[in-house]
Amino acid sequence: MTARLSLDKDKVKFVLLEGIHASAVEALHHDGYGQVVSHGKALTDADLVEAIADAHFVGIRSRTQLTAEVLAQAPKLVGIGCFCIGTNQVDLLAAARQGVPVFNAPFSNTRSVAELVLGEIIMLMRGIPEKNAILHRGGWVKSAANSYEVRGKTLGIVGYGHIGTQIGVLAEQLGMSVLFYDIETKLALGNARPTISLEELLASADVVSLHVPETPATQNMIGVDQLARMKPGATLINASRGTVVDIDALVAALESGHLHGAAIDVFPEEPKGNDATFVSPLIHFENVLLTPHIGGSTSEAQASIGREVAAKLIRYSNNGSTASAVNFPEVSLPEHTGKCRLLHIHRNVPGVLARINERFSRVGINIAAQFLQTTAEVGYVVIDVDATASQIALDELNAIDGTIRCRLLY
Ligand SMILES: NC(=O)C1=CN([C@@H]2O[C@H](COP(=O)(O)OP(=O)(O)OC[C@H]3O[C@@H](n4cnc5c(N)ncnc54)[C@H](O)[C@@H]3O)[C@@H](O)[C@H]2O)C=CC1
Ligand SMILES: O=C(O)CCC(=O)C(=O)O
Repeated sequence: MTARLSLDKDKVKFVLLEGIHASAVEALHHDGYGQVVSHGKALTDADLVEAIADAHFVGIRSRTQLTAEVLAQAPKLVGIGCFCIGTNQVDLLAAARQGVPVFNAPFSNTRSVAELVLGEIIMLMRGIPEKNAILHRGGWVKSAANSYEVRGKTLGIVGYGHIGTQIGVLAEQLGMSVLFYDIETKLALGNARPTISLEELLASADVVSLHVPETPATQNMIGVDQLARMKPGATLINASRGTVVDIDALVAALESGHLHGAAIDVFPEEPKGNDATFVSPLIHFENVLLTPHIGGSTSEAQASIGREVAAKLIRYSNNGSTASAVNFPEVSLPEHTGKCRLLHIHRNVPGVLARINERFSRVGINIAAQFLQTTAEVGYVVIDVDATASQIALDELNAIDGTIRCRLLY
């Protein structure tokens, strides 16, 4: 049997925002998807709504806010790709309720962030940001004051996940002792040691590096009290999310000289594109390394993320697999089996599967294969049937109470 897609590939529209790497476009084109619209920067408000109004797939990075309100105005949306690690910029529950799985690249830029942080630790401990600024002004201060080796110092990692563990391993190669704090029990790599509490870590570390996701619990996780607990002369690094650090509190800790320096890559408010102005009270401190949210911005990481997330969107579009979706029941499906495939996304209320099977049995549809997964909110059932039965099966599925979306794939 020839594969019959319910929607021709050249009618499927992908909208990619925020300068997503060309590797994603290449992968989509290579798979036969002709309609790929790319924008160089993040869009907001009416521009965003207009850009994605007729999109089947949307690709974003960290700056595009896909709120419930925005998503509700994208009725054709089938899937979302976050071409990054963080997915806090998407209302994941609203997307799931709309029947839209969200995919990301959970570790394609991990190494890039780890390398940046490692470099920053050395630069800050040596006081390089201030020395660099002095020379740029034509000055010359050759001094060992406030300049330290990292060897023998203690690095405290808050959030010991993919990035935190990589940094811990690399830092030990430089002779640092590594402490970490995480809300989950984690396997300690090398000689790293967990602390009982965040407070214990803050009081013991010479450098504190933050690698937690944006969640309600990490909002202003580092504020006045936490900064006060850090050792006098310690250094803070934040390459996680801007909301994790209370910037006013950080400014006060820098002004008082309590902190030796800081490196900040992420901010509570970030400019939407490269032509926008950056505003922050931190620009006045020469002992603060400021970077424009480029922890994961290396050629290697971006090319790899482009390929990885595009592959996940293509797989979902082509065969219905939701493996590694961050908000959706995960189903890993065999490739085309010569049958017709129907995707049924429904509210997870009791009895949906029974009703499907009862209806199919009543009209005499033989189910060749059936896959079901659920989350608390959403159920996802994939059914393979004979080609002759596909239209009746689609009608029966659409008639079931609780159906969010039903798609005949091929
Ligand atoms: N600056 C940049 O360009 C980039 C920033 N990121 C940010 O870094 C974050 C971390 O990335 P990964 O290490 O890949 O994530 P991950 O999910 O592998 O690790 C996060 C760790 O934080 C822990 N955690 C969560 N809430 C916590 C809390 N309240 N207190 C202590 N620990 C907590 C988790 O248990 C987990 O072990 C991402 O969520 C993203 O926001 C990621 C990539 C690039
Ligand atoms: O590169 C980006 O746009 C975002 C990187 C990031 O913060 C992430 O991967 O979570």
